Amino acid sequence: MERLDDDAITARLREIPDWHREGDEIRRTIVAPDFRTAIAVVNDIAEQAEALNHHPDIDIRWRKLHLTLTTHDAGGLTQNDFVLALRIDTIAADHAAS
Ligand SMILES: C[C@H](O)[C@H](O)[C@H]1CNC2=NC(N)=NC(=O)C2=N1
Repeated sequence: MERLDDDAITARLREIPDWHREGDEIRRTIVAPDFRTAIAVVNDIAEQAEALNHHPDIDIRWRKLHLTLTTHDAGGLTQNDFVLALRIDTIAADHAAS
């Protein structure tokens, strides 16, 4: 999987406004109504991560999830990061998490 250049990254970020770029990573926070829902979100993310063979870093803090995406094998951002980011946004919406 090829690393994306800055223009491609900027263009793709417009599709996922809840995410922001930090160097070779994109990040977002999800706030769930409660801890159990946060864990349900994590489990749903795990399912999609396995399906894509692409895995986020997840920092679980009570009902806040801090998510980081990058493509370790490519040493930067690739299309896989944006595919998974979109699926994560859908999962957050499904759980009425913001
Ligand atoms: C061997 C396996 O395909 C790789 O290690 C996969 C697994 N999940 C991954 N997840 C992420 N975020 N980046 C990778 O480069 C990656 N590579």
